[in-house]
Amino acid sequence: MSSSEERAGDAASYVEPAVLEELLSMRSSIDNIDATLVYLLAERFKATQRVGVLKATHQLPPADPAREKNQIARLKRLAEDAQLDPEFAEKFLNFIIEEVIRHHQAISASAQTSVAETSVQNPAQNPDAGR
Ligand SMILES: O=C(O)C(=O)C[C@]1(C(=O)O)C=C[C@@H](O)C=C1
Repeated sequence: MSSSEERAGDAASYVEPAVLEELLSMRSSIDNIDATLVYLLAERFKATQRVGVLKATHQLPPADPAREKNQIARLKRLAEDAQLDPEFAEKFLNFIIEEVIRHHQAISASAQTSVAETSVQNPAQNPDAGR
């Protein structure tokens, strides 16, 4: 199937040709925008993954509510300027942050497990082991 046929989807069977042409043109832009979103999210998660390791290594809590509050307020202002619904921007960011915090918690739990395993295998490295 060509990418044009894929983009036409169900509309191909019930939309007149001129309308279909415009729809396909808009869907081509949507494809590019969605691809960019995927790349942007991948880069964001790479950065937050590194933050997760840093936090686990230095015993910092997975969530930082003050940072979240400031970032959400900032993005709501940007959304307003860009004529994007600020409530939607807030929900979208909260959705992403929730996932990031889950990743941070998993990184922290696995770091604690490896510390515990190391101290069982080699109690001399952890004077508290076995107490
Ligand atoms: O900046 C951090 O400390 C992060 O862990 C990143 C992030 C975010 O995704 O923006 C996620 C969790 C925190 O509560 C705050 C912000």
